[in-house]
Amino acid sequence: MQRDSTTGAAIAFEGVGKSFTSKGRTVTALEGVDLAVAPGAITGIIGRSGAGKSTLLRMVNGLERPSAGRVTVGGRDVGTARGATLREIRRDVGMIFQHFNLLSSRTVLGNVALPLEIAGVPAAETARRAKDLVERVGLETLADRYPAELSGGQKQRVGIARALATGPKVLLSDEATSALDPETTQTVLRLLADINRDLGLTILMITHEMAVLRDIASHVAVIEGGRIVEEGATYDIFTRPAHPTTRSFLAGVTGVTLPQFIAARMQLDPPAGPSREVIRITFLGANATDPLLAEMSAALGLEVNILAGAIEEIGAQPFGNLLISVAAERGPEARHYLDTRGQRTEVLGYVG
Ligand SMILES: Nc1ncnc2c1ncn2[C@@H]1O[C@H](COP(=O)(O)OP(=O)(O)OP(=O)(O)O)[C@@H](O)[C@H]1O
Repeated sequence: MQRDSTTGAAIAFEGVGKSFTSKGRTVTALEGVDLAVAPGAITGIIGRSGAGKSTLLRMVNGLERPSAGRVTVGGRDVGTARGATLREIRRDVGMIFQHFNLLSSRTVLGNVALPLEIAGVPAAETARRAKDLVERVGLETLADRYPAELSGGQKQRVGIARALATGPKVLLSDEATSALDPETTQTVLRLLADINRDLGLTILMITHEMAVLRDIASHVAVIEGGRIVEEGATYDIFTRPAHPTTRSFLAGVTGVTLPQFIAARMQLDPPAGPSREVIRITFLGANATDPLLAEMSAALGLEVNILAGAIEEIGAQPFGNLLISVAAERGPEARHYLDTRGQRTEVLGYVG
């Protein structure tokens, strides 16, 4: 797609701010947001409720206009676009929603055909394209059903087909899998990944679930209080989160939990008397730790207890989480050893 002349991005936010004033009260929804969405990539924005995700997304198709800064799609300024220019930008930007937003009075085929009818595409071509899109999302046997006769996952497939009807270059996803069960979420995410790959579509998605981004996004931005607090490649964000908000989003998603008998006894400060320091090691590459722990044990003359561990994948890249304990007074030495060999360590607490 056409790229922004300054950043090379499919979508660019440059110093974007947005405030709302109602009943004499001003709410700042976004402040100083800079973000470049790479063409053909899947970029995820994660944040808690009220962080500003929807406001950010709605600026891309001109549903909101920035109070400060600039939002461009394919190099075109959305905030100042009007009339035909805005309509042209909107044709390039499809959107899918958490609650699907289908017309209950229209069949699957009728819902998918709607944007084409509105755009004045001739009836025969509309029928052909709608049928192709319904097949593309695997709903050919359900084309004549009404939304009330579909499952959530099937409804979202209709939403995706409808969003693709005008041949957009960008797809916006507003919590598209939040209303779906985990298994259906996976099938919808796979469909989005296929579409991204096959059509070279740029996808910008907002979510409050880190697992969704792990499974599909190549790039992640974390938003809090209207500001982007951290962004980067998904693998880096998952393996080296820098901001506390990112870490708290990751807490339930990555890695491993402590065995209950240890978690119950854990405290944040070392107790009086002998105790053990519990350390989380995030390691990159599936085979990285075994020799390293053995080497550390030999080099430092240190007894290492392995408490829990798991290896996960982001894209095709493995990374692991390992929970170990060492004698508390040897903790700093052990962490220094691991840190200097490129592993990320974090003290979780102490067990007396
Ligand atoms: N039209 C509006 N008028 C006034 N305040 C608004 C308006 N739209 C959003 N806000 C406020 O802006 C802030 C950001 O809202 P936004 O909907 O973008 O957050 P969000 O991260 O999408 O939240 P959620 O996950 O709950 O949808 C909130 O404080 C919200 O109350």
